[in-house]
Amino acid sequence: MQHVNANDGVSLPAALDVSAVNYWYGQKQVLADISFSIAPGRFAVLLGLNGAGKTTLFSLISHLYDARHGTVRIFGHDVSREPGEALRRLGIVFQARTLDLDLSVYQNLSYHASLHGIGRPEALSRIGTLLAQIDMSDRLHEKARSLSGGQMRRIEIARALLHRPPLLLLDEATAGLDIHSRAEILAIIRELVIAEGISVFWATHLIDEVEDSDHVVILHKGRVLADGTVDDVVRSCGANSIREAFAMLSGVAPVTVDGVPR
Ligand SMILES: Nc1ncnc2c1ncn2[C@@H]1O[C@H](COP(=O)(O)OP(=O)(O)OP(=O)(O)O)[C@@H](O)[C@H]1O
Repeated sequence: MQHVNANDGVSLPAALDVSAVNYWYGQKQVLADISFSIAPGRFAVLLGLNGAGKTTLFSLISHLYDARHGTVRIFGHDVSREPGEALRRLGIVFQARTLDLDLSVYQNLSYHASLHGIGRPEALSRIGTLLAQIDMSDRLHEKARSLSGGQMRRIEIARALLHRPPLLLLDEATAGLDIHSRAEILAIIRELVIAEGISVFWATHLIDEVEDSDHVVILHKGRVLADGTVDDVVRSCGANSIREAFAMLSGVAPVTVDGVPR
C-alpha cells in the first residue's frame, strides 16, 4: 500500500505492509490471512491477548521465519526476496532480554554497531546521542548486570536504533516492568516517533498502552479483527471506548470497579 505525503503529494511506500500472511506450526494454523499496513511516522499498536500470534507475526516480519504464504514488505522491500534491503530498515526489541550481562553498556552497543558495519567514530557519536535520548549517559561503562529491568530495556531500545532504522518493532517491551518503568519506556518511544520521525509497531496485551492518536491492529486467535485508528475501531464495534471494543472483540469482559470500566 502507498501513503501520500501531506507536504508534497508524493506517494511513499508503507513502513510495513503485511499481505495475506498465513503461518502454521506443524498442522496448527496460528496466523490466518493477515493483512494490514502501517503508514510512515505512525505509532501503531498490535493488540492481542497471550497466544494471539503477536510473536509469530514479529518473527515473520523480522525474517526469523520465512513467510511462504503471503508477503511482508518494509518500506516497499519484500522481506523474503530482498532481506538485506528490508532488514536494514528495521530495528527490533524482542520480548526476552538479550543484553550480554557481563559486558558494559558501551561494549554491548559497540559490538552491535560493528555488526551493522558502523565505524568506531560514528558508533561513538551515535551511542552518545542515543544514551542522552534515553537518559542513560552516565551508565556507559557499567556492566549490563548492574542495571534495572527498565534500564536494560532502554539500552535494548538504543541498540535497536543504532543503525537508524526507520521502522522499530517492540514485542511486549514493558513485560515484567513496574508501572513507573512501563510508563517511562512508552514515553521514550513516543518521543522518538516525534523526534526521529520513525514508525513504531508496538505489540502488547495491555489496553492502557493505547492512545487515541494510535493506529491499532487487533489480533485474536491468529486473525486480524480490527485495523484502523482508535476512532475507527471503536465506531465499527459500536463501543464507547477502545477498552470496550477490545473486550467485545476478544470476548473478555472489561475490568470494572463498582461498575465503572478501568
Ligand atoms: N514453536 C512453536 N511451536 C508450536 N506452537 C507454537 C510455537 N510458538 C508459538 N506457538 C503457538 O502459536 C500461537 C501463537 O503464539 P505467539 O507466541 O505467537 O502468541 P503471542 O500473541 O505472542 O503470545 P504471548 O504474548 O503469550 O507471547 C499460540 O497458540 C502458541 O501456543
